[in-house]
Parts: sequence; structure tokens; C-alpha cells
Amino acid sequence: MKKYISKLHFLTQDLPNRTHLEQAQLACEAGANWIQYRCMSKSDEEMLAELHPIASVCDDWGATLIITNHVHLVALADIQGVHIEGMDEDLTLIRNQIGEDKTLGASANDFNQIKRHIDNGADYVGCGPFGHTDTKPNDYAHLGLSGYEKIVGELVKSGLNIPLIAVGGIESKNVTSLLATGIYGIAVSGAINNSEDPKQMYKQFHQLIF
Ligand SMILES: Cc1ncc(COP(=O)(O)OP(=O)(O)O)c(N)n1
Ligand SMILES: Cc1ncsc1CCOP(=O)(O)O
Ligand SMILES: [Mg+2]
Repeated sequence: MKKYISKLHFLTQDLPNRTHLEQAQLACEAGANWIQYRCMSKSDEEMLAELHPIASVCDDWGATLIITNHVHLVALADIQGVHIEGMDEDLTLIRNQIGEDKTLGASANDFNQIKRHIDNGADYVGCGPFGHTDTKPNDYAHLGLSGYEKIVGELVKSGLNIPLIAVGGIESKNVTSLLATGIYGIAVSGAINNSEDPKQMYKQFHQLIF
């Protein structure tokens, strides 16, 4: 089943000064239509306690709510899908668990992983890192613009098509050139959350993309 996938994914994060709910609210007020709840620090009960109000905010503003990784919570709140970060996860098992109607996204760092996710039923693929990110430090080589050009070229050559979302260290100044590589959209967390005015920064991304 074909799903609507936004071209701008806003990822919440564990922050000392702003709750996930506050981050989601700010993003929705700034125009977000896609919130990925990315919580790495709480118990199921704690996450559900904030997922219900976050789902309610998303519902009010018409935004899609995706959860990172905690597949078992998808059915326990008004959540439209899940993004899987573990690149070796078997997506077919997760698809069976969540059902056809939910959106399933997964992470990849190269063409072969993207191809495997397509074969296994992903609705979109998050691909990175574009550049340096402090949100999830890792050792993967930065793809840069040329990395996305290469991957998009390989997809076209193979006759494959899936919304490809660039992620990792993306700032607003990178958006136009990233979109020119042929990627579908971008995912952002740090550049918005760490800015002095997150709402204004969200709007800046939004204007460049939509
Ligand atoms: C939309 C979207 N894309 C990617 C991620 C996370 O990807 P991850 O596998 O964590 O990144 P690397 O470790 O490969 O850089 C996400 N949460 N959402
Ligand atoms: C979850 C995740 N994995 C790699 S980057 C990232 C989050 C988004 O990156 P950034 O905060 O740099 O926009
Ligand atoms: Mg990855």
C-alpha cells in the first residue's frame, strides 16, 4: 500500500531543557506535518505517558507521528508508524507485527541496505549521515552531496524507487543542494533543537522544502 511520506521529518530528542512534547508542539505550530518521536532514555510507561499528549497535538495539527524503534508501542498509542534504526533488523517481521496500514521506515548507509529495505517492505528509507552530527555520534563515513548523487544514480539504474530521506548533520544551508541530488526529503533534529529559536528554524527548513 502506497503511503504519504513527508519531505521534512522533524526528530525529537532527549533534551535537558525541552520535553519531547514541547518539541513536538513547537514544530507543529511552525508547520510540521511529520514528527518522529526519538526517545532513548525512558521506560515504556514514561514514553506512553508523553506519547498520548504528543499524539493528541499531532492529531490537532494534522501531523503524522512516527516512533523510533519501540515497535511494541505502536499499537498502544495513536501512532502512525515506526522508524527502525538497527540496520540489520528483519523488516518483514516488523511489518507482520505492525500491519500494512502503518508506515515503516528504516535506516541505511548504502545502496545495498536500501535495496534490502525495499525488498522487505519499507515505505521510506532514512539515509546518512550527510555530515557530522552530535545527535547520534557514529563512525560511518559522511555521505556528503556526492554520496547521495551516487546512491540516487544506483537506484535509478536498478529501476528502484523509494522515498529517500537524507539525515545527519543537515543544516538549512544544505537543503537546496541536497534536494538537487535527487533525494526525496530530509530529516532534521539538531539544527532545529539546538537553535536559539527552534520555531523560526523549523520554518526556515519548511520554506526551503515545500
Ligand atoms: C528518517 C530517519 N532517518 C534516519 C534515522 C536514523 O538513522 P541511523 O541509523 O540512526 O543513522 P546512522 O547511525 O546510520 O547515521 C532516523 N531516526 N530517521
Ligand atoms: C538519529 C540520527 N542518526 C543519525 S543522525 C540522527 C538524527 C538527526 O541528525 P541531526 O540531529 O544531526 O539532524
Ligand atoms: Mg544508519
